[in-house]
Amino acid sequence: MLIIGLTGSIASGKSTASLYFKEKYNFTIVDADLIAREVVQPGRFAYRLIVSHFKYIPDLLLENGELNRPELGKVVFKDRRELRYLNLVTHPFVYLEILKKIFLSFITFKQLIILDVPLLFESGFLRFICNYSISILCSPKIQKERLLKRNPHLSEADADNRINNQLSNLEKIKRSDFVFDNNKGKEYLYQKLDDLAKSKLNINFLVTVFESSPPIALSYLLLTITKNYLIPIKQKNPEKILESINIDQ
Ligand SMILES: CC(C)(COP(=O)(O)OP(=O)(O)OC[C@H]1O[C@@H](n2cnc3c(N)ncnc32)[C@H](O)[C@@H]1O)[C@@H](O)C(=O)NCCC(=O)NCCS
Ligand SMILES: Nc1ncnc2c1ncn2[C@@H]1O[C@H](COP(=O)(O)OP(=O)(O)OP(=O)(O)O)[C@@H](O)[C@H]1O
Repeated sequence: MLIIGLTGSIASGKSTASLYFKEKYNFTIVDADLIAREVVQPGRFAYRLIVSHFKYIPDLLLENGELNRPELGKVVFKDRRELRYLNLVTHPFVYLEILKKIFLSFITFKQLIILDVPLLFESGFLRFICNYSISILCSPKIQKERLLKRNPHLSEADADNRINNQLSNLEKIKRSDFVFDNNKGKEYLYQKLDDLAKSKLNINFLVTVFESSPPIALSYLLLTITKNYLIPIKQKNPEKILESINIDQ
């Protein structure tokens, strides 16, 4: 089973890319943002920790008891200590759920899964198990425009706070096997995704069955982890790629 890590900065186009992969190629998508919403539903352990810690936020809860995510977001993205706390109480549950989904895909002979994880490179271990990592990026100007259009409740300062709390595009480029420029229209992105799917993500079912034998799968996984650990920087000229992404369109 191939494990592909798909990442990028906020509103850079990860969901757009993973939806395309799902609809066109029927790839299994593990969406970390979706899982992060599930683990903070009322009654869950992380929910209780969040409610007791952030009770000073006036509109922390909606009428139905769920977290008021935009309000919580406004607070944590402008206070790194509070963001660290939120990460601390949510990430173990998010990553456990991702691992469960990977295991489930493996035992059901899935040929390929895409991990759509915004914090793939910040998270530590997940990036090591990916056969390939892909970053979808766009220029800061387009990124902010798309973010404000998609989330109109955010002020410009809120948008900047969200953007500034993530690993820079340059660091993402360095760690990615493939970088996709998403400054142009969606059709342009889809074309690039098609090229990748045809050249690198085209797996034979018989190979999947062969690799699903536990000793072979384990050896393959260890090899992948070792390779990613020994060669964390994947791009020879990241500055040049960044420059081409940052050119105003
Ligand atoms: C702060 C919260 C409540 C804001 O919710 P909201 O619905 O407004 O945003 P949403 O969850 O859809 O996230 C949108 C984007 O924000 C960015 N983002 C989210 N969490 C983080 C974080 N902890 N650090 C940096 N960027 C983040 C990502 O690019 C993500 O795709 C929410 O993002 C959250 O609970 N974050 C902590 C859990 C987390 O790290 N999730 C990311 C996947 S592991
Ligand atoms: N090439 C494109 N042209 C125009 N609009 C785009 C393009 N790619 C994405 N968008 C739009 O930009 C917004 C952000 O895209 P998307 O939700 O895919 O980003 P994301 O990286 O998944 O965001 P997040 O980090 O918040 O999860 C969406 O409204 C999407 O429709």
